Amino acid sequence: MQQTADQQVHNLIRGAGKAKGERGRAKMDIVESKQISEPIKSEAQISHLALDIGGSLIKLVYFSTNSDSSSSSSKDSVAVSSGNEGRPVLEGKLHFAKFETAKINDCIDFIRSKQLRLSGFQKHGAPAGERCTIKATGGGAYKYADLFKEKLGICLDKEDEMDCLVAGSNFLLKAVHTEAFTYMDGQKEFVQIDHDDLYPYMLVNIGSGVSMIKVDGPGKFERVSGTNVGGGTFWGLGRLLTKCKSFDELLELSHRGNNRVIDMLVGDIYGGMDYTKIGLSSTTIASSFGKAISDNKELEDYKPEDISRSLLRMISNNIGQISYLNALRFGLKRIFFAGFFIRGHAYTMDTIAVAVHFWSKGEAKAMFLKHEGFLGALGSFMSYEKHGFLNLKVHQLVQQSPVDASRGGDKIHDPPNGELNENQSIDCSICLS
Ligand SMILES: Nc1ncnc2c1ncn2[C@@H]1O[C@H](COP(=O)(O)OP(=O)(O)OP(=O)(O)O)[C@@H](O)[C@H]1O
Ligand SMILES: CC(C)(CO)[C@@H](O)C(=O)NCCC(=O)O
Repeated sequence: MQQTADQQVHNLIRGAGKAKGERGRAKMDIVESKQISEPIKSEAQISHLALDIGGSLIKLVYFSTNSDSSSSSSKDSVAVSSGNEGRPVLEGKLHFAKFETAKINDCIDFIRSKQLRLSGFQKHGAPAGERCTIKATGGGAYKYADLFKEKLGICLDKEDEMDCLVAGSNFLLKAVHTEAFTYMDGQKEFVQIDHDDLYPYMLVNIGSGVSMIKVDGPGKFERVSGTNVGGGTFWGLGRLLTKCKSFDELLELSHRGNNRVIDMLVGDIYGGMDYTKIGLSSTTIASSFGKAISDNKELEDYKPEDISRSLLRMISNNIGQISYLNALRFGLKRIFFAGFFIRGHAYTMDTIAVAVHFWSKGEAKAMFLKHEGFLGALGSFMSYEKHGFLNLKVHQLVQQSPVDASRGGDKIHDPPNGELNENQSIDCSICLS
């Protein structure tokens, strides 16, 4: 039976369509990310929640309509673009949120309070208790499957973590024209991505641990390396050494620290001189934390600020170096760094970029992503499309004109104090077909 546009919209939003083929298919038009921390209006309707449950953090992505967009009769909200054949378009946003995995109950309460559990899809023919299904990736999709079932009555439909990271990265690089940027000497510069010249590239996802993935095309990739010295190491060691109560506090401390108090520099070994013959200046770190062996000091004698800075430098530098060496193995010149370890933090990005620049002698480039920690969750969201529940099609292409990097909303941000649910929403529209 032919559905009215309103019925189709309702079904999409409530996840109440019947079987895969009968469901209204949708196409998404990313227009650009501008809003940060925009509250969802109460009348807005939410659909298609997807999760990435990692070792440290749970990431959520979901779509909400603008309050007036669910009516096909609203001229303002129903955009009919070429190829849509007059079908209704839902104007809305992709929202992003995150929670500490250790506080998974806060995430469950959030999903419950926003009625997000109704926003996945329903498995036709499944027993009543297993019908409500949400896409999820990350190790926690396995570990916490029973908890989600028990507390929310939802099944987690598991998607592979690496598939999702790559899908999320490809999507962002193509859809959001201010997504990728370089950061060097305090200068942020957006990188225009040529869609015809995106592949191959190296994706380095710095979460609790680090994955290094050579990406050759949509769905074509290989995880070529990884390291267990990642974001979890920084936060874990940092917490023990400084007694910080939150990740952001530890990061904040590093702003004020001086790593030379603890790190052993080339100059400390060479009596203040450079070791020019092998290209090392006196200020190069010869050994992270190396001064602590000879200072005859205890932990309490060091400032937490200095410890945090040395630790951040050690880990960022190491990741930058390993990433470059792997890029070199495959002749890759572009390395995109993502994951929540980065946190848009200037010193972290600077250290990684300097390491890549130094080891590659300026040949390779470190780039960073605005939606750094949400790649997996976005990939999980996009898998609704893969399974025929949502047909996402991006038709905002890269702007040809250079983007003004000095725009207010794009400045490198200091981490918001302990705020875990900040949104970096993306304006978009979903159109039914
Ligand atoms: N508020 C926070 N709480 C805890 N860690 C944070 C926070 N903000 C940033 N981080 C950093 O981000 C890292 C987690 O990043 P991310 O969410 O990308 O990975 P993950 O999915 O949890 O890990 P994995 O993929 O290895 O399972 C933490 O280990 C920590 O270094
Ligand atoms: C185990 C995963 C993939 C979980 O996200 C991640 O934490 C990771 O890539 N760790 C590094 C493991 C290694 O390659 O040594």
